[in-house]
Formats: sequence, C-alpha cells, structure tokens
Amino acid sequence: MTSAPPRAEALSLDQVTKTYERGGAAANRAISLTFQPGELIALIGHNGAGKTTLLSQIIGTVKPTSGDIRYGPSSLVAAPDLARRIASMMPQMYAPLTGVTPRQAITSIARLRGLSVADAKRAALDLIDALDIGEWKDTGGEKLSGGLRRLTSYAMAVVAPPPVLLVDEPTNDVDPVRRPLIWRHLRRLADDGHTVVVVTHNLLEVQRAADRYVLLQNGAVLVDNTPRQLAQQVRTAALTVSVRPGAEIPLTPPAAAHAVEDGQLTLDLEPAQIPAAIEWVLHLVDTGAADSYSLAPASLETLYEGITNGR
Ligand SMILES: Nc1ncnc2c1ncn2[C@@H]1O[C@H](COP(=O)(O)OP(=O)(O)OP(=O)(O)O)[C@@H](O)[C@H]1O
Repeated sequence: MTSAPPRAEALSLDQVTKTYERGGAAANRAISLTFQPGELIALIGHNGAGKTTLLSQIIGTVKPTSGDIRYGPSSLVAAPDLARRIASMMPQMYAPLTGVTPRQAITSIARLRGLSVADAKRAALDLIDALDIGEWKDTGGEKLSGGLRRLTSYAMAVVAPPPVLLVDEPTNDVDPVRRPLIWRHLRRLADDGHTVVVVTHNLLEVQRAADRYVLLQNGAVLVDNTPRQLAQQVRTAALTVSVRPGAEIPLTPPAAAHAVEDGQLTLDLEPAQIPAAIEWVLHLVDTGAADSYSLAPASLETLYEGITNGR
C-alpha cells in the first residue's frame, strides 16, 4: 500500500447536524466551518458540548443526521473510505496497548499508513524522541501509566500523518514537561501544511499554541475567533487575600467586584487598578487584617465561564 499521499484541501462543514437515535437533543446543530491546510484549530467547550461528535463525523465513524462534510470537492459523508485516507483521529479513550510496546504500536500504524519497514521504524523513533518517551519505548503497554498511554496514542495518531489530524484531548494525564512537547509537535504538523483540530479544555494552551479556536455550546458554534481575542479578555488579574477571622477591613478595596469564601477575599482587577490594590493589600498585612495574598492573571476557567454563561 504505497499510493501517493492525498493532497491538502480545505475541510468544510456545511450545516452539520447530529441527533443520536436515543440521545434526544441534537449533539451538533447546523455547524458550518471551514478548516484550511496549515491551521491549528482548538475545539473547546464544556463536557457534552459536542466536540467528539464533530470529530467522529469528520472521520466517518458517526454519520451526520443532516448536512455535509467536504474535503475539497469531495463529500466525506458520501465516501467514508476517503475520510479514513485523508484523516486520522486520536480518540479520547486510550488505544488498546495490551501485549505491545509503544515502539511496536507506533511502527505498526506507520506501516499501515504505507511506510516501508525502515521508514516506519525511523518515524516511530523520531516521535518517541519528540515526545521524550524513549525510556518506555520497549515497555509492555499494560505496564504504562495513563500519561504514557496517552502519549503513545498521540504518536499512533500522528505518525506518517495524513492531511487532516483530529486529536481529542491529547494532553490529558500528561505531565507538565511533556504537554508543551505535544503542542510543539502539533504546531510543526500545522506548519508542514496539515489541518490540525485539537479538542482541549486548557485555554492557556489554546492561547499559546493555536491559530484559531472554536467554542461549542450545546452542539452549536458559539465563538470562532483567534486566541488573541481570548488574550484581550484575560488581561485582568485576580488578587486573593487571606483575611484573619473576624478582622476589620480598614480601607475600601480598590475594585468593586469581590467575594469572600472561607476567609478568602478575591478582587478581579483591571490592569490600572493593580498598583492601588497592592498598596491596599500591603496595608491589610501591616495592620494584621490579612495573613497573606497572591496576585495572579485571572483564571482562564473564569473567562471560560464568562464566555459561556453570558449567552
Ligand atoms: N453514542 C451516543 N449515543 C447517544 N448520545 C450520545 C452519544 N455520544 C454522545 N452523545 C451525547 O451527545 C452530546 C455530545 O457529546 P460529545 O461526546 O460529542 O461531547 P463532548 O463535547 O466531546 O464532551 P466531553 O468534553 O465530555 O468529551 C452529549 O449530550 C452526549 O451525551
């Protein structure tokens, strides 16, 4: 099986709707999006928003109830075999690795995608290096940790990569050192001209690495924008203060929004309010009203709530 690799084309979704037979409400509602070769797109949304359903329809394991998915001029809904050739998907569940090592599993997939024995072995080792999992390359799959299984599943999805890569929560369970390795690798795939769609819940990673993000809510597209737009909304900071039980707060805080929870006072600050807030909190510490404080960028989860709850 050494046919020429399929050429890169735009992937367009036109009014894609999916209602599962026993599911009741639609899991995807009239989704229209176009993904271009070279784009790294983050697909985000709460649990049950319809992200996996969307990827499954692109790869052809779930058939849309209505609408079409095209790769260039060809309908993937009409030709699911084409979908399997042009796309690969890293599922949310671990790949079954019982009885095989990461190196064997990755090499076998590379062979199935048409590489020669030598090229498949090389491609597998290159990925093992890129993900820094060489220490476990010959360890039986059943002995691997969750994070290592996830990394191996990722490598299986992207070895000898077809034009479209659909990756469902690749950094879940993965340690903080290797998470950026995955994102760096995804970036390289996009820069090489692949269309890369990544489901993630980590907005910081989206901000750092993606070209574009699509936020799904209740199966529909709520936002389709650049991470720059996300960044504009997280310039605010959060000042968290541990207030002594029963202490009087001597001065009015410089920001209106605050909440007390278990002795913790939280102020959401605009950048211009930060100097006054620091002066205020130092006064609280000096007078013994507060034990400690921390200033940090506002949580992206808060932003996430803000985007989705306001609509
Ligand atoms: N095979 C199925 N049969 C019936 N309903 C399903 C099926 N798969 C998903 N659903 C429902 O479709 C909706 C969307 O699910 P989906 O898994 O696509 O969401 P998701 O955004 O990927 O969620 P998560 O972040 O939890 O993985 C949910 O209400 C889910 O319960």
